[in-house]
Amino acid sequence: MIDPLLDLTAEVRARLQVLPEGGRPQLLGCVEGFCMLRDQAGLHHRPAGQAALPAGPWDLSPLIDHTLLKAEATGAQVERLCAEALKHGFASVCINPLWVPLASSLLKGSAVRTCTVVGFPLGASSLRAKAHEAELAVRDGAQEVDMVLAVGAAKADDWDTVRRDLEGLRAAVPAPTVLKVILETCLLTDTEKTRASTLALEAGLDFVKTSTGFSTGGATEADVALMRRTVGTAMGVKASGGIRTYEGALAMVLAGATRLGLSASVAVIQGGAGSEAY
Ligand SMILES: O=C[C@H](O)COP(=O)(O)O
Repeated sequence: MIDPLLDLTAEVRARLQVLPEGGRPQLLGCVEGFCMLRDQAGLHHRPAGQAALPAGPWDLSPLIDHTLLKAEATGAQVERLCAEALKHGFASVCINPLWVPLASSLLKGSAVRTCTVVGFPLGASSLRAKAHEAELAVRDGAQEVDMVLAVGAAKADDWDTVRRDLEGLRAAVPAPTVLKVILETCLLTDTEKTRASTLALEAGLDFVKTSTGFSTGGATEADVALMRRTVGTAMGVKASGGIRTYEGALAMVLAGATRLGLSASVAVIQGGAGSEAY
């Protein structure tokens, strides 16, 4: 079971008890009026809101899915992605299914998880193909699966298909595999975002996620806040797509995101403008 406030497994929570020597203070999540911080004194809560928090910059590394999902990604780039994730203590690397065996072998024995995507980026594969793709990815070593919502079904008000898709994926990759659904928020109305988030909660998924990064329009604070209000503390919320700056990433966390999907992770944690996005 995932910690509702922080999306932390017990194993990750234990790892987070001690901040590494010289490590920067970390902001781990802000949900229902409280933020969880990690500093030299350990893990503790503070009231939410930037004004109530000690001044940053915070290290956001433990929240980041270090992401490379481009068609032209090579094995050498995946190797570099994994090395960066290990160096900076990111939550996971997020790669296409082709690269799962390579990433999971490089990350074996570390706290960095292997995350992949299913039905990506359109969400329009058959429900059976999505479920099977997820199953195979887990067999290959994936610990986290980010599926894309059946967006067209949602737009057509065919919520039964959306529900069957979510339930089918959950059945195909039960816990402890972490299962996220990408809503592709830029294509949905607020009513549709709320409905999809509610169905994901009912189907037992672990996270709702904003965007693939492939449609026009990525994560917004308003969408993250809406998704967080909808799922409460029962699920994680992952903000992804178009986050290129530290300030942008921090805004997502303050709005309720407990995971960040970034291809510009290294530049973002170093406070740069994200020019080194994959
Ligand atoms: O799932 C995550 C996204 O693909 C990342 O999008 P980005 O390349 O805009 O950071």
